[in-house]
Formats: sequence, structure tokens, C-alpha cells
Amino acid sequence: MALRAALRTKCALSGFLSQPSSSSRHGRVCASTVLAAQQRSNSTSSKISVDFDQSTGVAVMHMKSPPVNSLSLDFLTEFCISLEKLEMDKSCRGLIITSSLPKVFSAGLDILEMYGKSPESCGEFWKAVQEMWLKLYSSNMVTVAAINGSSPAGGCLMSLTCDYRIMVDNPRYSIGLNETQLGIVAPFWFKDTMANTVGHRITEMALALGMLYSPAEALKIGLVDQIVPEEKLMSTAEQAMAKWLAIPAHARQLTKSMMRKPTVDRMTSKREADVQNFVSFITKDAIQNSLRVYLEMLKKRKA
Ligand SMILES: CCCCCCCC/C=C\C/C=C/C(=O)SCCNC(=O)CCNC(=O)[C@H](O)C(C)(C)COP(=O)(O)OP(=O)(O)OC[C@H]1O[C@@H](n2cnc3c(N)ncnc32)[C@H](O)[C@@H]1OP(=O)(O)O
Repeated sequence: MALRAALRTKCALSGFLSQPSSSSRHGRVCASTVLAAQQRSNSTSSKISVDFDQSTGVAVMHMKSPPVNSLSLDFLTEFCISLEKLEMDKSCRGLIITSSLPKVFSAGLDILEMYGKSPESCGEFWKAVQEMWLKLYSSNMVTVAAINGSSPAGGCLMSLTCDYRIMVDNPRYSIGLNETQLGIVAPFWFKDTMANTVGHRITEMALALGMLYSPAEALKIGLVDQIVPEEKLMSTAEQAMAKWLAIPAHARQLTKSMMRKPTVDRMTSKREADVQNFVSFITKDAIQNSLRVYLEMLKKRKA
């Protein structure tokens, strides 16, 4: 509810996909300049910026929340607002999600939202995570993840909700659902999303061992669809997008729904119980202790 209220308030306050301002009142301008301006629009919030090209119907969402694009409540709220607005704009048919930060696509859920927080805060946070997943996994747009850095846990989940994943081929980057390494358990809908992509057995091993894969390994098991050099990432994403957009929209959307609806329905039917499970699990002393140890390990690794 809090997320919905925040969405309503923010939507009312901010003008998204702001209308391109015509510079014609300032004198004569080149027609192509005006056309280009009319075809592109930009929206920026503190953690997300969106470039929308009306001539292609494709928006690029840049995650820009240093240091690691962790999915905090604020981040998720902004993300969902951006997504909802694009979804409502009938001229927007495709979305590419990428990171503006070097080396990191997204570090996954913000651990600080789960550590030392009240049950109420944890519950609100979890609802926002559910909302992000639901919106992305059931989006009518073609969604492409352009993964230009590491993408553990919730970052991997975000990528998995997209229709197509392209990752930069840099062995320093990794991707996977590594929750067990933090002493926590990937919820059933994280697991379902991965199993729908790479199959049951690979998911079983990957989740149990908290596996993080290099781009080449991720390609091998089908966790990503393509790996490319960094400089080719966006052009490859645009090419993939064009291929998906060439399919008649209704046929593609119905197919996506047919493939994903059982997973979406399973989650939505258990949504409340899932929040309760998360809150009671994450606030346990033993789990809090595991998160503390993991946070300390992250800090030590840095030192
Ligand atoms: C019985 C069933 C019940 C079901 C209950 C369900 C429970 C399930 C609950 C939750 C699911 C959880 C999903 C998640 O997504 S958990 C998050 C997992 N993420 C990670 O493990 C990634 C950790 N981070 C890294 O590995 C690295 O930071 C990196 C590879 C992403 C980037 O490396 P680098 O560029 O070297 O940056 P630093 O490591 O130096 O980090 C900079 C800074 O950022 C902090 N930080 C990193 N990741 C996170 C994060 N996820 N949340 C919060 N903060 C993060 C890091 O600590 C540094 O902080 P600083 O020292 O203060 O600068």
C-alpha cells in the first residue's frame, strides 16, 4: 500500500517523459533538429534516468544509484514509477535496462533494507520487491537487459524478468542467484523465474550452492542469451530489440503471457503470505547474524 501511495504521489508530482520543448519560438531552427527533439524525450529521477526515442518506440532505462545500484525501497519505488509510466505510454513498445555505473549492473537487494530494520519496514520493502518483479515479468513491452557489470541475486532476478539478456563478456563480472552465500534463501518466485529460464536441475544446483557465473558460464547454461564486448552492448541490444519488435505485438504478448502467467498467478495468489514469510524469516536472530557477517565480509574485502 505504501508503495502504491508513493507511486500515486510521485506520479502526480513529476512530469514523466517530459514533452520535448520546441525551440521554434526562439527563432528559425532546422526542421531536422525540431524533429529529432520531438522524437526523443528524457526523464530523470535521482536513481533512474529514461531516454525515450519515439521514432523507434524504444526506451532505455539507466540505473544510476552509486555505488552499486542496490535495490533499496527508494530505488524500487522510482524504478516502478518509471516502468508504470512507460507501460501506460502506448507509443513505448520496448525497454532496454542498463546501468550507468562502471562494473556493476545491480548488486541486488539492498542488504541494509533487511538488516536491523523493523518488521514493518521489512514488509514494505518486500512489497516493493514483489511489485518490481510483477511489473517487469508481466510487462507488455519487449524488455532487454543490457548487463554491463556484475548482477548478483536481485540484480540477476531483474535480468531474468526480461525477455532477453545480453551481458558484457568480461570475466570479472558475475551473475547468479547467490542468496545461500548470504545465509538466506531465494524465495519460490525467484526460483521459478530462474527455473523457467535454465531448467530445474541447473536451478537446483545454482541455488543450493549460491552460484555466481562468469558471462561465458552464464551463456553456457542459458542464464544469458548473448555475450558481447562492452562497446557492442547497446548496439546489440538495439538489434535484439528490433528483432523482437518485428513480431506482431498481440501474438508476442499473448505468447509471453501464456508462458509466464502460471508463475505470475502462483506468486500473486501467495503475495500476502510471501510478505509474512519474508518478514518472519529475515527478522530471525540467526538470519540477521548471517547478514551482519556478510556485510562485514563485503567491507573487509574492500579494505
Ligand atoms: C523459508 C523461505 C522463506 C523465504 C524468505 C525469503 C528471504 C530472501 C530474502 C532476500 C533475497 C535476497 C536477494 C538479494 O538480492 S540479497 C543481495 C545480494 N547481493 C550480493 O551478494 C552482492 C554483494 N555485493 C558485491 O558482491 C559487490 O559489491 C559487487 C560485485 C556488486 C560490486 O563490487 P565493488 O564494485 O567492488 O563494490 P564494493 O563491494 O566495494 O561495494 C561498494 C559499497 O556497496 C556496498 N554494497 C554492495 N552490495 C550491496 C548490497 N547488495 N546492499 C547494500 N550495500 C551493498 C558495499 O558494502 C560497499 O559499501 P561501503 O563499504 O560502505 O562503501
